[in-house]
Amino acid sequence: MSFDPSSPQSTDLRDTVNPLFAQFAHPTLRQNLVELNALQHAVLLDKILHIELILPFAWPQGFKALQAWASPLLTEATGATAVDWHLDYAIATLQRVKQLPGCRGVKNIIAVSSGKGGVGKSSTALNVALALADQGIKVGVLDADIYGPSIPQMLGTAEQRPSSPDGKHMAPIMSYGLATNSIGYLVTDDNAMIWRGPMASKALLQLLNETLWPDLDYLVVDMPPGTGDIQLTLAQNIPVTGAVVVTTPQDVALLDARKGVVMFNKVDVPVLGIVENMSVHICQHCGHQEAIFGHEGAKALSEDYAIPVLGKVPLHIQLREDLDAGIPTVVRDPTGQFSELYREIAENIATQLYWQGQVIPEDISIRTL
Ligand SMILES: Nc1ncnc2c1ncn2[C@@H]1O[C@H](COP(=O)(O)OP(=O)(O)OP(=O)(O)O)[C@@H](O)[C@H]1O
Repeated sequence: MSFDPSSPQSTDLRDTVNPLFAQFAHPTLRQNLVELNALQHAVLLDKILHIELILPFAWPQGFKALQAWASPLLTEATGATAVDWHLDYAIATLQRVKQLPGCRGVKNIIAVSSGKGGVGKSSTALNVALALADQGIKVGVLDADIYGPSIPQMLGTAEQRPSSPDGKHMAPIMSYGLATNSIGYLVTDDNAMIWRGPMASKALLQLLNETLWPDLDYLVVDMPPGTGDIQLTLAQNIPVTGAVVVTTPQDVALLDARKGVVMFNKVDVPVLGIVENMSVHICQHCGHQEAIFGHEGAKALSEDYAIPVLGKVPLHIQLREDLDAGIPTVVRDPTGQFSELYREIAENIATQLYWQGQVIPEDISIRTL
């Protein structure tokens, strides 16, 4: 906080600000900011209006929209010369599938899956996780993609190995503010590819439960692609809060994405929505856009199952090059257009998660190992 709300020179203006905030509408809000009890302080001090908000979900783009809309109205209503904005998060813990007990230290688990391999599931999971972490939110990534654990490569941490401080558990590998663990750190040859279903599921659940996650608001799990036994076992046994399905607009990918949605529905995991990756190709030279994998595929899927499209990411060489270099785009170019896109997707995921779920008190939500 950059001001002292108890200073005798300051004036509490919450009664002026809240009625204005009640009028602010945004696609991510199902309750308004007053109903969310968001405003903590509205203090006028030396002609500066200091606003402090607290929200239970990541809200970077909504906050930007609020500032643009409200700043001129607030200066006019309060006589302030400028508004000093602060947004803090107290991320809510939400009910998990089948009311499973949570994983120690982890508030919410988001499973990122795809019916088909190679559609950009890992790149989406990672850039979304980084976009959340960029907000000061505590985020982890578990790379459970047994068929192609690519997260270590994408983070430039492929040579590292998790240490074990107590000989039983693993310390996560920290990278760009994320706590990460990956099957790729542990299995360095192609053996994992031929693990049978039960073996693979057991290894992945162990990886989740035996990592010493620091306190996390969100743990993003990069699931193995497909809708077979491994995926079904994981979906049933990981205390997931919600799932995101990544697809390209191509018919074959959509068909598999559909199977993914059906699978999650079957095991009662809420599907938060679909991310359409490689939606259009953007030429790096002239900016020309071409829908090489087809048009509006995710939209049809979203309409059929009444789930939102959380965002569309174009196919662009920069995204691939950044991942190959181990510096994902959200880190390399945080103010660029692709980072904006990932922030928007991250916000859509976080808000969907909140609105579809039921908040649970934290003390009963955490299981000790
Ligand atoms: N929008 C994009 N633009 C350009 N390249 C992309 C994009 N999305 C993903 N890629 C690239 O495509 C390749 C596959 O992406 P990624 O590994 O994320 O897919 P996946 O669905 O997780 O694959 P797998 O099923 O093998 O785990 C990677 O080289 C990645 O850098």
